Amino acid sequence: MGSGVDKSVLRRLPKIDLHLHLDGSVRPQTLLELAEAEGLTLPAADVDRLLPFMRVEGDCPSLVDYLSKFDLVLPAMQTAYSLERIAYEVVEQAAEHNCKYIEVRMGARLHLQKGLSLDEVIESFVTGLRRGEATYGVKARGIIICMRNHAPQDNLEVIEAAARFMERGVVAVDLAGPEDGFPPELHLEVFDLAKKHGLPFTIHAGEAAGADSIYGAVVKLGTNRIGHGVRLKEDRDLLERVRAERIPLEFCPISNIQTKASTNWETYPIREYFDQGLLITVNTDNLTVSDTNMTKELAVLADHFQFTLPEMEQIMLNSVEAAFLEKEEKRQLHEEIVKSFAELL
Ligand SMILES: O=c1[nH]cnc2c1ncn2[C@H]1C[C@H](O)[C@@H](CO)O1
Ligand SMILES: [Zn+2]
Repeated sequence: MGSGVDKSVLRRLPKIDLHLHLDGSVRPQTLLELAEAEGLTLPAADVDRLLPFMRVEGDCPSLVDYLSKFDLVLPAMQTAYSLERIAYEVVEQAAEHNCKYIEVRMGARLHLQKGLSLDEVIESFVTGLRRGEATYGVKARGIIICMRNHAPQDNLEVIEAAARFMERGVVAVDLAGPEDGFPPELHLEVFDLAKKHGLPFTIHAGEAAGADSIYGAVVKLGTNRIGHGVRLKEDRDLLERVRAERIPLEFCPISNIQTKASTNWETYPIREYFDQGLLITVNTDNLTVSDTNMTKELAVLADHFQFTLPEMEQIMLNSVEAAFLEKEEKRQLHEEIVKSFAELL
């Protein structure tokens, strides 16, 4: 199978990654150095032996199992230095795949273990993104995550902190973490507060739970975008609403198979949704945990779903439409994507 796309061109295509977790994208070498400097114990002392602990290897039974991979890196992400550095290096990794724009997300409350305040955590994160943008020319913005297994009261504080950074690199908020047993409605008040602040949001839904979770995110919370949304076809009326309202779906193909949002490529609905006119975007989720990058994600589109280069361009233009950017910034990004594709095709 294949779409006849010349693979060597994929790396050079201009790209946008809208769904990219900071803690899932830590370089193994960086983790080794941070652990050494901070006296933390790791299960291995070199990159090759550490990697299997940082990424999903082979079969991963579920999202919960996938999420257990984050336990290893979080102890090394508790200082201003580590957060700034890891954010910078995520931009660096995006530049290696010719990303023009990325939205990096992080769960601010996961980084309070050594005494940083929420504001210090977010400040370090956006400082790293800004330094990465200045060095590599990849426009980089931040999304602050509320965890669905945290108390709504705690998430209200996250929204307040995110709102204080709206002019300093934070463009939106999110809800992530274990989906089963934690429906979006638990955090209704949290996202009402985001609306009051004029902060747009995206909600992880339809990954480990079914269409009910997407219904909660879209109808009850009024989400601007859906993180994954793979299982949307379980509710045809909802799918039609998502299509009509042009609510973007942040697909992350390699991660979606690993977490069992779909059991295999044959049942993965990306081609079906794209052809039905849903606003599909393609993203990485977690560079290290999923062992991926934007070039690999596009290769999946070519190999398993026969996406052509013009269709990949459409996917990137969908991401421009979905981006949490101002109108004029989107216009410029759109122009840049069209121009770069024209030069390569
Ligand atoms: O794909 C995901 N679904 C739900 N939650 C996720 C996913 N990838 C990462 N997370 C969680 C685990 C991280 O610690 C947290 C913040 O990035 O977000
Ligand atoms: Zn995610």
